[in-house]
Amino acid sequence: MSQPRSASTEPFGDVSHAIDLALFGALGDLAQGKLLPALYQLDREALLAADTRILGLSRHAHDTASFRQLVAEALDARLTDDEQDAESRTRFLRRLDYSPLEFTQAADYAAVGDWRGTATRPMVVYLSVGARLYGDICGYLQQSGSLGEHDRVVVEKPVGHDLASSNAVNDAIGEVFPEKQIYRIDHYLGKETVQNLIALRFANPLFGNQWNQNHISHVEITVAEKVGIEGRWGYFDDAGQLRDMVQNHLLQLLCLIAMDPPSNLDADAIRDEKVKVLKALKPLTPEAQERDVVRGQYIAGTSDGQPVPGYLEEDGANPQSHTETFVALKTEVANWRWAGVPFYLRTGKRLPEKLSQIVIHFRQQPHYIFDPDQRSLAANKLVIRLQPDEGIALQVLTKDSGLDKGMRLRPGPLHLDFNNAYPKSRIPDAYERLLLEVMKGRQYLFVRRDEVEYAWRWCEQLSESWQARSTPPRRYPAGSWGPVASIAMITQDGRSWYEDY
Ligand SMILES: NC(=O)C1=CN([C@@H]2O[C@H](COP(=O)(O)OP(=O)(O)OC[C@H]3O[C@@H](n4cnc5c(N)ncnc54)[C@H](OP(=O)(O)O)[C@@H]3O)[C@@H](O)[C@H]2O)C=CC1
Ligand SMILES: O=C1O[C@H](COP(=O)(O)O)[C@@H](O)[C@H](O)[C@H]1O
Repeated sequence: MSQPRSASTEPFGDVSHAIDLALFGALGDLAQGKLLPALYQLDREALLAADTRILGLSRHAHDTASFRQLVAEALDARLTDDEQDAESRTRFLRRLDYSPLEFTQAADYAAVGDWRGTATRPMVVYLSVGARLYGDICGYLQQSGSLGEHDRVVVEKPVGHDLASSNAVNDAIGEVFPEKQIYRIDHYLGKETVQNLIALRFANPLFGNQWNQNHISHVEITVAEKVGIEGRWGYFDDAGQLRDMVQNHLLQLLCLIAMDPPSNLDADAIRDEKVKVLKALKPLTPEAQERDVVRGQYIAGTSDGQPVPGYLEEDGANPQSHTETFVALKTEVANWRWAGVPFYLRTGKRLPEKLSQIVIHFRQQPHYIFDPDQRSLAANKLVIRLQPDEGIALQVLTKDSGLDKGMRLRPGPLHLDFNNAYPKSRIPDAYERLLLEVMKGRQYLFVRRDEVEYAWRWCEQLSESWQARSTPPRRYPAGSWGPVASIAMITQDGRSWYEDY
């Protein structure tokens, strides 16, 4: 590391200490749609120190006034009336500055140093740009002498396109920042119910004691998206649903469900356990891929009753593309706790609704004494709803009421709906929590380098064989639950996707 800024050696304090936040890619989709609104919310909740400043950086010719105007419009478009607060809005917009900067031009980086001036406060560098730029930005920031020894960098997913490129990107960031100062975002880890998985599993003996292959028959993880690719053809066609969603979000959810109890809540204690899960994922042999993996691509269909184009007809599309917009697969965590328990994962774009949910299917009792016709009902399910309508429901069996019903069983939920149970508390967006955790310096909701690498290693078994075989993905109409083969994949095991949406 070259000499850090002598004027910027103050460590981070708590959230009452002012920081500088340099936002690379400040005019992009993520920054305008999520990051700046999240920062506004933190300001409104009095979680930004009075002197904290934010510098927007991008190659476009704006100045601070026009940038503030753009952000004001982005806030208007995204916040509900209840969330708009004139005083907070004015205060937040005043924190913003803008500097045009071409990220690949070393000379431009003087602008960051000029902005920082003689400030001694630490800086968060947020890279809301494609991963191919991470190395350049970190390197040029360092060369320009704009970094202090405590500064932190936040990087977006996906880190790289495969294991080799991810290693190259991580090496380049690692040349400048030590691992303890690198915050790799997986925004699913910031979602309220995802964090509740940790509380649910490790604070409730009822579940903690049952959480293994003796009591659980199988697990489903569904992350369904109603949207298509939203004008992101260039990015998405190169990535596909495997790299965009499975390599990160779905595998992170799987890790949180499958990991052993960490010895404490420290970042490394949790991340050590997640890595063990990733290492224990069963290899996807060619036979397993044939039987247990389905990839699909949407064709024209409907969404909310309106016609929508197929993937190959989206703006900018290459009509020959074999990129998948849907993946369903079965895997297993080959260890003592989970041997023989299938984990069924599915995710896709242009499905009928936006829904992220995990269903834990418990085993039936060893001896059954009720109506033989109802035998298939007799197992508990724990449904963990991540979005929308965050909540947890435990499906239990009770006696059907009525004089003439005998001992008929009736399934029903013991339901915790977060919005109804805690009506006064707004559920914060994932990015609000993650940005706050960066400022507090807590890394447990961020992904360590080895997690990224093991996840790539496992996913590459699929991406490499798809590329080698060049067979097209299965088609599914927009507005359906994916290719019929994804239903057959689970029914071949005598099971079905949980459908009580
Ligand atoms: N958008 C989303 O919902 C999500 C995005 N991500 C990740 O977040 C990151 C940002 O994504 P997103 O906001 O969609 O991307 P965008 O392309 O919308 O935003 C990137 C911004 O950076 C600018 N930029 C790109 N290259 C340069 C350069 N060389 N010099 C100066 N400015 C440059 C772009 O300008 P220009 O427009 O001229 O190219 C654009 O304004 C990516 O890593 C993505 O994978 C992760 C999860 C969700
Ligand atoms: O990371 C990504 O996530 C979004 C889905 O996020 P959600 O919070 O709306 O569930 C996905 O649309 C996007 O393609 C992907 O890059």
